[in-house]
Amino acid sequence: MTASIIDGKAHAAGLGERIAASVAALAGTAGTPPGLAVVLVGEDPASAVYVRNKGRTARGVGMASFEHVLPADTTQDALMKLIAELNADDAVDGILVQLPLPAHLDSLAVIDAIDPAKDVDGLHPLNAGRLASGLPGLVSCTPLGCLMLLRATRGDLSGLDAIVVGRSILVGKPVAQLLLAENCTVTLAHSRTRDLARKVAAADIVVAAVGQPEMVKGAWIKPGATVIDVGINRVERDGESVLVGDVEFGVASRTAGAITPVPGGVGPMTIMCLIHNTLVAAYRRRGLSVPRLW
Ligand SMILES: Nc1nc(=O)c2c([nH]1)NC[C@@H]1CN(c3ccc(C(=O)N[C@@H](CCC(=O)O)C(=O)O)cc3)C=[N+]21
Repeated sequence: MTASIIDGKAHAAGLGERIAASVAALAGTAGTPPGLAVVLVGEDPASAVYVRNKGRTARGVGMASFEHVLPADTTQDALMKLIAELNADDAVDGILVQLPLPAHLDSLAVIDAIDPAKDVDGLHPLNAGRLASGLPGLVSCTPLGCLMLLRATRGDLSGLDAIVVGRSILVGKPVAQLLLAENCTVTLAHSRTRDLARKVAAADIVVAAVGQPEMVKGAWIKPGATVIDVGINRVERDGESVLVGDVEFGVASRTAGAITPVPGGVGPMTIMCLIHNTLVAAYRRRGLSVPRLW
């Protein structure tokens, strides 16, 4: 069996078109377009690329984009002051602080200071708690993108056995919560998990988010399983720098039913989910009911 390749770029583009239509509708009724503020501290070139990409995608669907690039030696007080200003600014519906922050800054305190109604990254403890409690809130972008791809590929997920490899706050834990809410039976595996190969081999859905190149072996994958690869690892191969995921793609794609590539899988969905969350925040902040776009 050869897996079908889940085209994250195409899914993101389709979602982007539906978002653009809702942005236009909102601007028509409420006057102002949704606004996304992205905050970058320091000049890490990879982060600068992502921040520009986010701004470009926001403008592409008709949103306002506010980019704040602060020097690497920015103080905690200065950053907290900017967050307070963005919280108070009515033109800003979504706030994203690009992580990781330089080591001298307390990122938990920064995330805690963001108005939960504008926390389009879904990282504020209130939004994490809402997800765990099954209440409506804002869901982290990468986990939401994984869920959208799974629903588009498998339809109803009820009763399926899912394994999430990696328990990070950013991805693993929220993905597990989302799959549980979809009535999957969820195994949340991590670095201390025993006999990972056997557990992966029992799963209908595999979400790999460990940040280690090709750590999940292709031979472990159950025939017909759906594989979502969250990893983006830059490695040297035959003297060239290439991107690989957390799954051994070449082997896995011979057994899986469907699999996401890296690049072109989860990554493009992450950015479009940020834009999606900004739209959701904008509708809620205007007291309007949120259109369902996926
Ligand atoms: N507060 C916060 N929220 C984030 O969501 C966040 C963050 N900080 N810090 C950095 C990471 C990284 N991230 C990516 C988003 C899209 C791609 C993406 O679109 N990747 C492309 C190609 C990447 C390439 O070619 O280098 C792909 O997979 O096809 C990658 C990485 C969001 N992050």
